Amino acid sequence: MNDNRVAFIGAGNMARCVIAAMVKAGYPAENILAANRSEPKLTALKADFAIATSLSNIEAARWADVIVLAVKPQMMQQVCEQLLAEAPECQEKLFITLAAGLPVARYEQWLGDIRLVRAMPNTPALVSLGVTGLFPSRCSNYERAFVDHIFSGTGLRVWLEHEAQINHIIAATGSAPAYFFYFMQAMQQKAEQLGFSSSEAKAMIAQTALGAATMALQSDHSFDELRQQVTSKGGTTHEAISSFSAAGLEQMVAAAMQAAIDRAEEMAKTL
Ligand SMILES: NC(=O)C1=CN([C@@H]2O[C@H](COP(=O)(O)OP(=O)(O)OC[C@H]3O[C@@H](n4cnc5c(N)ncnc54)[C@H](OP(=O)(O)O)[C@@H]3O)[C@@H](O)[C@H]2O)C=CC1
Ligand SMILES: O=C(O)[C@@H]1CCC=N1
Repeated sequence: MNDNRVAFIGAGNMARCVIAAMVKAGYPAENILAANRSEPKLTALKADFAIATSLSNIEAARWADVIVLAVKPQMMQQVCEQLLAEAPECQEKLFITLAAGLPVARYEQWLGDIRLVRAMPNTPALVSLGVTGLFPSRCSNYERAFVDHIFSGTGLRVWLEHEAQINHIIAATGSAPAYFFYFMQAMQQKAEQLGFSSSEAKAMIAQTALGAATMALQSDHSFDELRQQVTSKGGTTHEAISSFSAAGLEQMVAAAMQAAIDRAEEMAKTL
């Protein structure tokens, strides 16, 4: 499976995370290429992972067996229409798109009846602790297995039965690293006000988050049970949790996740 040539079109944050995971998992660097409209990110990717690079999307698409579309959703129509116009043979290749919002039907408008997998990774793919949602359209079993293989280094893969679930996984995992970073940022600010240095506070809070997430993954206990274990009757944690609860944390989180879904649905209609 490592013989297939995989070209990323768009070499930004998410492409870097997936490329890093592929290389770490043993995918041959000579079979990975990144194309970008500007040079700096390509230079860094070449230096870090020894992959091939190009400033031409068309050259990249012609070279590849598998084309990974990794530009922002707002750029996607232009990129796809240029591919169809200048390299129509690409229609026969397998496409993977990382873009939020855009449904399969939109790619079919721009590229024809292509074989496509919508992938929704998240940035912890960079450290092989990501979650990637995957939804296939018109793919063979081999192609599905191949896509699973190239995302295997990113962490957990979740194959979805219905395309609408991609928007749900955006809310639950794709966007979610930012929720945790935001929460940790707020904790860091308060810890600094209490006198910890910025670096001490960051290390303490990230370690606590890592410990809590590791416990949750390794334990059969629910999140609720793990929380109860920390919460002594009449103690400090109870007061902190009551404060979150009084401020409506659960409703706030549900509303934020729904806002992410609503935005993905809006993008599907407007882009
Ligand atoms: N970031 C995340 O956590 C996640 C992102 N995604 C999806 O991944 C996709 C990429 O997002 P992300 O990596 O964050 O975005 P970035 O802005 O970091 O990367 C986009 C890249 O595309 C390049 N680009 C723009 N236009 C073109 C073009 N016409 N031809 C070639 N390259 C081009 C940009 O180049 P330049 O450097 O010149 O600007 C940039 O390097 C999006 O569709 C997003 O929805 C999905 C899951 C999670
Ligand atoms: O914010 C976004 O639109 C992308 C998709 C999921 C994470 N980042």
